[in-house]
Amino acid sequence: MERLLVLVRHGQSEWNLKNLFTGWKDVDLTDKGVAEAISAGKKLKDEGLRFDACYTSALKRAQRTLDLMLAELGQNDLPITRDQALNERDYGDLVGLNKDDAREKWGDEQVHVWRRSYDVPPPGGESLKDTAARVLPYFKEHILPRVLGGERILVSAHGNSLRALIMDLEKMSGEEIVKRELGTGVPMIYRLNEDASVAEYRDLKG
Ligand SMILES: O=C(O)[C@H](O)COP(=O)(O)O
Repeated sequence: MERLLVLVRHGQSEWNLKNLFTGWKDVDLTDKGVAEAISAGKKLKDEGLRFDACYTSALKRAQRTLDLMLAELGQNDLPITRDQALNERDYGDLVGLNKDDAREKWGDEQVHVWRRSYDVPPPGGESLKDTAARVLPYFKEHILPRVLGGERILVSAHGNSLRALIMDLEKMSGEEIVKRELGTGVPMIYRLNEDASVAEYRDLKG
């Protein structure tokens, strides 16, 4: 049995390009983001991968990335479940601010703590720990049982919602996972054992 789970962070968004804190703001992909999503789909196809079902967030940058990948795979007819449990971490009061302006205002260290600490939330927003507290129950109830049952599942989501998943899959600590940077449009391929531990991992960079 294959137990295949592929995770992809959406392609570059308009606010990634402008260097703005995005969170739950529903911005679209840039042209580069579209190209990254198409390229991710091509890579999956070149690997000979096929899927049985897909999951994505309630945000269009992840949904569009998924649609573009499925078009490349020739699998537009797959069932897609969209759920806000897979949304990006809510950046609270920082949403819409430029990341460099924020560093000038609050200092490098404070902004780094908000972006890359495990359990310190930005003002009015979610920490990665808070994000994991909504992502993981959803994953364990809806996605993981299907993977363990032999369905091949593709997930298109966000930097921080995927960090929460990876932390759980790879049994990493909060301190370890915040150091992991996820590239836009880079497929991360997991094959799991019966007990949900990772049998094999590789990503399709470059
Ligand atoms: O929401 C955002 O601004 C980004 O998608 C992720 O931001 P980060 O790199 O600050 O976690």
